[in-house]
Amino acid sequence: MSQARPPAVLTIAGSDSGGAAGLQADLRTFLTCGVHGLVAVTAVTVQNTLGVHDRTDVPARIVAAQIEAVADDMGLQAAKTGMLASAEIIHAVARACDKAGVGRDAEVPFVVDPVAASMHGHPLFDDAGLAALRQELLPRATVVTPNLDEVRLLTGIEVTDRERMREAAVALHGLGPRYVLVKSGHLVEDPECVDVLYDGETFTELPGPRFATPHTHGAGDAMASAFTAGLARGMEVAEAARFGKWFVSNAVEHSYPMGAKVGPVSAFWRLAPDPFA
Ligand SMILES: Nc1ncnc2c1ncn2[C@@H]1O[C@H](COP(=O)(O)OP(=O)(O)OP(=O)(O)O)[C@@H](O)[C@H]1O
Ligand SMILES: Cc1ncc(COP(=O)(O)O)c(N)n1
Repeated sequence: MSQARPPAVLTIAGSDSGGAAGLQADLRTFLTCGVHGLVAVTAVTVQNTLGVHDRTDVPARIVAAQIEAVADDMGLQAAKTGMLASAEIIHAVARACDKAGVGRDAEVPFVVDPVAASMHGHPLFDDAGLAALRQELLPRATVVTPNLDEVRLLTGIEVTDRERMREAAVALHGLGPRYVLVKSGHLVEDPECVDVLYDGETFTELPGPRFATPHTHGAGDAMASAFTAGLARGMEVAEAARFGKWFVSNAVEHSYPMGAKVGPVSAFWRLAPDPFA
């Protein structure tokens, strides 16, 4: 029997009944990246490939208790957030992360994926949630990983090209995270898909092809989870970002149709042998 202990990584996220995004995507990514996944569930969504049809939020004190229970018992090598649902939950997460030593100035790296809406456009928190995210979580983040809609909500900047991505990264860095990773999936006129990492001084481009598939549900979660797994495995931030980009590029390339509309990105490609190859 193996005595080796994999790194433990916590996702603080909502459940997607469709299995494409949310904590389901995070745990699947963690498994294939060789880390043990822990979960603090924030909300249960009634979701399929057509959209988010209903949801219920988990009481904030139960979200915090989940974080404290696993951090105290198992110890964390990294943590990430996904859907946080409300200002009250964000407040509880910020306090619990401080207690657990998770954050930009603490021992455990903290990846904040500022999930504001599902890819179908359904909001996953309200204006109070956005303000709490800006005030309480961005200053605690080792890395924040917005898509272009989240960039607009957080900074007011409408990104139309790579130059504006850099401008947005600088504005986001001013809100307090150590690093900013601006994701390029929504820049659909660009023939490539080049994400940008910024540390306050230097821009690092994360290049990759743009695959012509409509099935990208869960791409953002897969990117942020693989990035977080890389940090937990001891990679430097830029190396972990490149690992995350490599993981999600493959996941999008191997995405598949499922249901009536937008299918999920794949983690199967990382299993050897791929059961569906
Ligand atoms: N068509 C594509 N081909 C290759 N990579 C892509 C494609 N679309 C997105 N990506 C990559 O997937 C990651 C997520 O990008 P995106 O900007 O779409 O974030 P998101 O909106 O949070 O994701 P989603 O809503 O699809 O889960 C990024 O690393 C991006 O480069
Ligand atoms: C529970 C949950 N968390 C996150 C997302 C965002 O993912 P996407 O942008 O792919 O819809 C989602 N749709 N549902």
